[in-house]
Amino acid sequence: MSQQLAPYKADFLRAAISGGVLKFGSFELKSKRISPYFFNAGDFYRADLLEAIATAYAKAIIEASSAGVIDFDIVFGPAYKGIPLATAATIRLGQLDSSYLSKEYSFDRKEAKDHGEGGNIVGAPLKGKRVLIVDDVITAGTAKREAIAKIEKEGGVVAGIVVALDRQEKLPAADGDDTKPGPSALGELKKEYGIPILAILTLDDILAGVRDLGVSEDNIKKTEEYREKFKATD
Ligand SMILES: O=P(O)(O)OC[C@H]1O[C@H](OP(=O)(O)OP(=O)(O)O)[C@H](O)[C@@H]1O
Ligand SMILES: O=C(O)c1cc(=O)[nH]c(=O)[nH]1
Repeated sequence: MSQQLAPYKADFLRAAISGGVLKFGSFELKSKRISPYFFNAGDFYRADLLEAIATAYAKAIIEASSAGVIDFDIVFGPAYKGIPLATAATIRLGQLDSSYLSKEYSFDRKEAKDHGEGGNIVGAPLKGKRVLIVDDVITAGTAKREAIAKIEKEGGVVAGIVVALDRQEKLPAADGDDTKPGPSALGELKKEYGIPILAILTLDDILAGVRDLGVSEDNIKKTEEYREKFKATD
């Protein structure tokens, strides 16, 4: 296990590997890139695994709040995989520190509901509130831009983003030529919106730690080659 990782991050990486959340093979991403590894947060479906990821988010959020990096009222989980993550993280925040018991949660629907309460936000109303987005992975930042637009449309103020994994990839090139160097999706979002973005783990953390956790040399090599091809310049 990598020596530099904070204990809660190392625990989280161990849970992701033992729970089969971090997979190796061939996966098409939202960005259309073909990746030899995939972090499927939908696989944190057992109580102990859900607790592990909720704990990691809550500790990252408490650490950043204590350092004055983030300040928020509502934890927001983008549909779909962000929903259980944000909900579980909100519960865990209150369990770990009672000063977080007044924090609220909210999430969006991918399609607006046209009956009952209607609309496309479920949970705490966002108007005038500082909203912290909790999501699984950042690759190209597309889903985060969509979530920011929805929150702002509801009158919320985005206070920051926390993801479980930063894949440290460059933005897809506008002309489709992915061979050119480019800035990171995370860095560009930070600059564009002036918000803090935290990641519990990065691809570098994973590659530094997985050898000790039984991942094969072949899978490590393919993932290192992918990192080389798509890594951001910053
Ligand atoms: O860096 P990004 O461009 O945001 O891409 C990564 C996102 O894409 C996927 O979500 P998706 O929109 O497919 O929704 P899901 O939660 O329903 O899987 C994934 O869960 C990440 O959140
Ligand atoms: O970029 C994506 O679509 C993506 C990557 C990943 O590792 N996990 C995931 O759920 N989505």
